[in-house]
Amino acid sequence: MFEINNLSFSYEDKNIFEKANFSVEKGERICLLGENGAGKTTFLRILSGSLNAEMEIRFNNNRYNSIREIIDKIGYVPDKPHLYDFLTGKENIEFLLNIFNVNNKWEEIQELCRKFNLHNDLDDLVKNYSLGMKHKLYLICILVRDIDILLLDEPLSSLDIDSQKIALEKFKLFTDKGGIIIFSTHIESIEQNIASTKYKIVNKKLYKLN
Ligand SMILES: Nc1ncnc2c1ncn2[C@@H]1O[C@H](COP(=O)(O)OP(=O)(O)OP(=O)(O)O)[C@@H](O)[C@H]1O
Repeated sequence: MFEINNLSFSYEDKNIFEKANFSVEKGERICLLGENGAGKTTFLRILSGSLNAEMEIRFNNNRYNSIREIIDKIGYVPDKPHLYDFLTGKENIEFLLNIFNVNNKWEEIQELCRKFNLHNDLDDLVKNYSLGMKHKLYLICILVRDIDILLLDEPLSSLDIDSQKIALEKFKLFTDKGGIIIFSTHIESIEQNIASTKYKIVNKKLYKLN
């Protein structure tokens, strides 16, 4: 179980969360809903450790003071993946795997690149990639990590239909093995295809909808 209690966060004087609570069981796929500006990306960035917030964290029956303490169990695919334009796809993969401390996964990476139809683009500079190609490259690097929690900001929205199906299969496989997915979307079909549970952000709090 992954539980966040009494979450409070502000950007300077703009209060985004005030004593908000959230909890998710193993194997759940949580869709975060809320109006533009409600705080979905902010919540994902807090859970990814990119933003510091005041909160109580419980994970697998242990208490933690900071997300940093469980950071190697969390993977985050932002809506605009951070890649180096003047490195090739392959060089970006090598760079990310090095940061994530992932070894001996090159065969799995190549297999995923083939599935996502990226295998012929790996020697091209990322500056020539489309947004969907960048998303897929980053997602592949996260999928080979040994993580328990997968955070996805607007997943699938830039992916072509075949790639969406592959990604969906991978997401379901991940949660079938007990992984947790927390994602945001405004697209109803994506919400319906992925979500097992929904949370809505309203007035600085998180409410479970089902
Ligand atoms: N770096 C920042 N500095 C100051 N305010 C910010 C920053 N990033 C986001 N905000 C503000 O925080 C609020 C929540 O933004 P956030 O991007 O989390 O919303 P969201 O629910 O993901 O929105 P959307 O559906 O439009 O993607 C917004 O009012 C936004 O203007």
